[in-house]
Amino acid sequence: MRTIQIFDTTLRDGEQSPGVNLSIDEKVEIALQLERLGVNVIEAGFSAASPGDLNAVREVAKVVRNASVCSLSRAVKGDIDAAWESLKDAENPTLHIFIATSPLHRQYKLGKSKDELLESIRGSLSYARQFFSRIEFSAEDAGRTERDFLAQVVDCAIREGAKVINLPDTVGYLDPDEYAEMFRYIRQEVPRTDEIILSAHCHDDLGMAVANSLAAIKAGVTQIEGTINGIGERAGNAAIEEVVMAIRTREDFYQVKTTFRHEEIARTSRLVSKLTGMYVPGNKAIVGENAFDHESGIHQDGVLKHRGTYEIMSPSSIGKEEVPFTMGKHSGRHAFRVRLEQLGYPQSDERINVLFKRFKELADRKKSITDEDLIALVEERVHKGEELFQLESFHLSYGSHSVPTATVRLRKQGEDQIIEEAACGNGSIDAIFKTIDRMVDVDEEVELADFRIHGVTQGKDALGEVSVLLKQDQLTVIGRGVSTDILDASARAYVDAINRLLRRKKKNQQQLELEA
Ligand SMILES: CC(=O)SCCNC(=O)CCNC(=O)[C@H](O)C(C)(C)COP(=O)(O)OP(=O)(O)OC[C@H]1O[C@@H](n2cnc3c(N)ncnc32)[C@H](O)[C@@H]1OP(=O)(O)O
Ligand SMILES: CC(C)C(=O)C(=O)O
Ligand SMILES: [Mg+2]
Repeated sequence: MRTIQIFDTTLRDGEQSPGVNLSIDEKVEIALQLERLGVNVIEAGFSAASPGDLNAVREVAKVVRNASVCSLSRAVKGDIDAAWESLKDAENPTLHIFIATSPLHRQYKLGKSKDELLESIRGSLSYARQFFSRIEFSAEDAGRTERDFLAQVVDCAIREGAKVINLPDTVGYLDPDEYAEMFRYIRQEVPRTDEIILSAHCHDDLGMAVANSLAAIKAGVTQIEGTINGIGERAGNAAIEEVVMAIRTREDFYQVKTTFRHEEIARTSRLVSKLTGMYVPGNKAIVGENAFDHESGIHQDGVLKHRGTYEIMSPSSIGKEEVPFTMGKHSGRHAFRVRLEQLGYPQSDERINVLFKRFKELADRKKSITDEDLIALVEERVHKGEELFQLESFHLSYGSHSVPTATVRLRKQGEDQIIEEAACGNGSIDAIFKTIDRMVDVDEEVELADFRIHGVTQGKDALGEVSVLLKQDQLTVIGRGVSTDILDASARAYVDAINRLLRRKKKNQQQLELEA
């Protein structure tokens, strides 16, 4: 099986992402993690770009032992000198010389004819050979270069001693079939391509960087270039973790391997994201927060029965901890029951049905349901006994110059009809409570002795819990209500307290009758 070399350019092409600027220490930290990840080449920077970049390449080369450290360089002496300055003490350095070969770049950017360009390649490579034994040559914008001229360029670079030939799709323009075809053509037309490493370097302008890299592997390349999290110029480079996991997961299809330590992927991704400030979207393949999560009930049920139903890789294969499913409005009973069990709240079938209904109501109002939400949901019910009244709905009307008025609908236990009442109050909550007082039969006036609100969970759509303390004669009861809406939580808490009060009164009455 062919082994594919991984050339990581997070610290060079990745750093070319607009707004990203890594300090020397940050580059060293990332380079050490890339070494742990098992990449074969670390392109640490472009030494001629600035004294800081030159120093960064030098510092990376000092500490990295198990990968070749590389600097980019234009096909000019000054850049090669700067690269040598930064890499002369490195154990196994790589010089990466590039020059653009496509008609557009030749004419407008470089102002060079084909012959002048070939002369630049010859001149720069022969100069660089005095210093470096390992040289990679890249034909920038190879993808838009005339195929026959590209063959001439590659032939020239091989003759001049390049050990690696890289043919980038610099502007992410090619389709996978075209890119693969380009490599097949070069392998067929240029002598000695089997003696060098043929490399692919793809950009994601049309979202095809990874597909193009994989197509290049099918066409016989032995090195893939890319960045962690796919960061880089414009839409970025091929995401190395995606290429490597595709090869691993579909080894049957690609028939190649790498020396990558997959279980370091998650940690590397987090480090690069943190130090570059480039946020990884939740749905990003392999390293996105949702990449191994399932929210919908049918998927959760499938995964609980057999992971393979909806997972083609395991989180542990990239060094990611297994996290419980996200619970939300698409979740189903199976996952709900299992999550409650995991949280230490096993429930009977009957109870699951009651709780699940309430869970769906809550999920309709809240993006995702946290474990604290679930516990709050269960505990609210766990502490409850018989419910004489259930809150169906309420409506409020208020404004800066009007008296708040509440309309409340309650369902009374054992009765089909819903009762409805309205009342005014000093504020919205007072209006709701006064309306409920009118609807329930508590004989005498009830005193609201305490009212508290506190957040149960976090975030903008957090659950809030309201607790109310009611007093009547010698009786004191506490009612609780949990909701994403404080008025709703207040109404629920008040109804809960009233139910408790009525239960206590009933119990006391039964006790008196027994004693009599
Ligand atoms: C596809 C890629 O990712 S290529 C790498 C891109 N990365 C970078 O450019 C980051 C680092 N770059 C830099 O810091 C600066 O551009 C430097 C230091 C390299 C050069 O800066 P300056 O001397 O001010 O030149 P500037 O960047 O404005 O223009 C580039 C010059 O290099 C020439 N050039 C571009 N590529 C090459 C090449 N591969 N070989 C030789 N000359 C080249 C251009 O034609 C232009 O030359 P001109 O001044 O004669 O017109
Ligand atoms: C310098 C080269 C390899 C490059 O980054 C590109 O062509 O995209
Ligand atoms: Mg590039």
